[in-house]
Amino acid sequence: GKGHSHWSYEDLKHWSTDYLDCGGTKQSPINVDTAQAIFSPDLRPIQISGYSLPASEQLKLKNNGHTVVLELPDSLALTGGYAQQYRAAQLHLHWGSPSGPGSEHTINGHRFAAEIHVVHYNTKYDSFTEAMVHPDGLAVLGAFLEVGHGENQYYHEILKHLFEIQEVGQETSVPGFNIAGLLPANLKFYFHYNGSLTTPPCYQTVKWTIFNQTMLLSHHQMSVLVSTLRSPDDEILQNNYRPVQNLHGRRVLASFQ
Ligand SMILES: NS(=O)(=O)c1c(F)c(F)c(SCCc2ccc(C(=O)O)cc2)c(F)c1NC1CCCCCCC1
Ligand SMILES: [Zn+2]
Repeated sequence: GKGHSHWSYEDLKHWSTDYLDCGGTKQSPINVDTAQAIFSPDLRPIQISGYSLPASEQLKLKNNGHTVVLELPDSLALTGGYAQQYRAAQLHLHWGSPSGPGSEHTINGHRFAAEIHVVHYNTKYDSFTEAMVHPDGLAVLGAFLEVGHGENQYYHEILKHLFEIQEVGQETSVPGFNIAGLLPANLKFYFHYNGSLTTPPCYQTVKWTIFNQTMLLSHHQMSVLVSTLRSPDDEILQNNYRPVQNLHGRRVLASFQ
């Protein structure tokens, strides 16, 4: 395609003219209406392995103009909660601005301050690019970020490098740490539904897991997140979230009551 960089969160209308799937009926993000979610006791706890990386492992952190991406080695595996095995590709964040929240998914119409996505691909496919065009190709773990009291030491491992990649295209190196610390301690309680990438090309190939437990960052950490990176038009990169999309009859499952 034309590459990712010419679209923006301002002109959302053009997404579906330039990228057919963006106008599909299984799009993400969505609002989760908890009263309509179906309790599914067969949904097992999400299990992850290999998420604790030694400091000797250097990870690439990049400002790609739309978010901050931390590239992950495929030694990180999603081993429970999904019928097939998935391996990590990257993680990135969505956020708002000093004047408003910026999570992509909402719960009962509530938008959280920010949201992390850990993107995985199904290991039955040879590569990420092959996996991302198949309906069971991708699995994204999502968690909401909110402002709490203390500093979050795991998010500090990423946030402390943002000033090094303020400009679009800049990248830096981050020593390995326990990536699991970026996700809730309790991986048992989550919502699950079939959706899409929330960015062009919007492929409808994502099995989404949205955790019920939120992550807490300090007020200063959240302000660093929403005020450091720049976008392609050299403005501050803010509100990098897609509006919620219609369910078109899709069911949202819940692993808890
Ligand atoms: N929520 S999400 O998972 O759909 C998502 C977004 F919402 C995103 F906004 C993004 S960033 C926008 C896409 C992009 C742009 C530039 C580059 C680059 O220069 O390397 C790479 C990607 C972004 F990277 C992702 N995740 C990507 C989807 C884009 C295509 C496949 C790459 C891995 C997953
Ligand atoms: Zn995302």
